[in-house]
Amino acid sequence: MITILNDDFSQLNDFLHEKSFSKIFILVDENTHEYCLPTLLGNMETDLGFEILEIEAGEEMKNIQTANQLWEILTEMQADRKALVINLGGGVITDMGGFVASTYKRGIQFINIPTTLLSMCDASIGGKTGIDLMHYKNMVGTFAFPEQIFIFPKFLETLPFKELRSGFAEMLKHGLIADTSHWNQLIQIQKLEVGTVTPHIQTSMNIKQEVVEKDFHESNIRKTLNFGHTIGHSVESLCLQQGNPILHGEAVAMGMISEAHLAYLEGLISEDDSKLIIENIQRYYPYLDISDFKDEDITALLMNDKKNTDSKINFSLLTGIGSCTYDHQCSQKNILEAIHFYKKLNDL
Ligand SMILES: NC(=O)c1ccc[n+]([C@@H]2O[C@H](COP(=O)([O-])OP(=O)(O)OC[C@H]3O[C@@H](n4cnc5c(N)ncnc54)[C@H](O)[C@@H]3O)[C@@H](O)[C@H]2O)c1
Ligand SMILES: O=C(O)C(=O)C[C@@H](O)[C@H](O)[C@H](O)COP(=O)(O)O
Ligand SMILES: [Zn+2]
Repeated sequence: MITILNDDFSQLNDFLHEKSFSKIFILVDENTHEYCLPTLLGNMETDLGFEILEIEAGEEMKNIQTANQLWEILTEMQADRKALVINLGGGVITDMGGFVASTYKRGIQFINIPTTLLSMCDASIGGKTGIDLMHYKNMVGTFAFPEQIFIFPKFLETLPFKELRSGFAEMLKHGLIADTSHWNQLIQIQKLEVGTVTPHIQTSMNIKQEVVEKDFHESNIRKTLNFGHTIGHSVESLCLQQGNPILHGEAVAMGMISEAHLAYLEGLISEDDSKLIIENIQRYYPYLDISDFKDEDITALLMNDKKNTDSKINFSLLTGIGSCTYDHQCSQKNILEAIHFYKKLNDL
């Protein structure tokens, strides 16, 4: 269940009173510790004891070493099966905290309080938890629903612009795969800022939630939420491997451009639609220089995509603006052409 908190955290406090938790563990990173934790603690009313668990910020922390440290701390602090983990942060915190909670003592309860646009509209919803393995994205994880999701949009006021723009990519994705009018409304936005994106958060969340309700374990329609992620995750992983990480939404924006062109090459959308999609994404996202990335390095990563079956790459591709298919296998020639198309975009 998702609850939007306005100025008052009473629904969170009611939740904490109604359930008989033994103790609370609040997971933060250094930034959400500074910018979001004071608001949470100032509004949280509970007799339960709590501990703060802090990790460094960034995707590089979403790994087994951090998970191990958190499992050890929970053990040292004698967290029992009635303990509650509160994930206060962006997608790194909700993915990592959800993974740690859903595996510790075979699973303790957790709630998500997302603090980035990306985690409000996407990562905190749907119960995909996980960590990266080597540089491969989200390779180890669980499907585990948070008990509750509490959204406090005012947290966005301290979010850096690049992070806001990163989250906006997933909102555009939601419009493109499922809701033409959401896409049309989003592309009306001239200047990305908290005031212009906040009115669209609820619609974007609803799109994600509706898809997840139909297919929690990603057997079918949930794969559409991975549009832009097949190529996007490969590029994100390569950047991570090179010690030069990019933001998830930046990778998704790049991936959506490349995969929109791929959908055109595969005859799924018209050239006009693919151009319209690409031009609009380019309005918000600067060109990502992948000219040094070798085709074979990108395609090697594609071969490990989680959607693959029988050594075949299964793409989730648009069939129009507002509709998406999945398990679509493309010719190798078109895959390479879609990657080259992106590489050459800067020359046009
Ligand atoms: N599970 C899912 O369904 C799902 C969906 C989309 C993305 N993801 C994952 O989410 C991650 C990306 O999430 P993200 O973009 O939120 O990144 P993030 O968690 O790294 O947060 C981005 C940055 O903003 C800072 N920050 C967070 N809230 C802030 C605030 N209110 N004010 C100031 N600074 C703040 C963080 O400390 C961090 O530096 C990726 O690992 C991605 O794979 C998961
Ligand atoms: O919730 C989903 O399903 C998604 O695909 C949402 C994506 O935005 C998100 O990045 C997700 O983590 C990608 O899934 P993965 O299974 O490829 O890691
Ligand atoms: Zn994503």
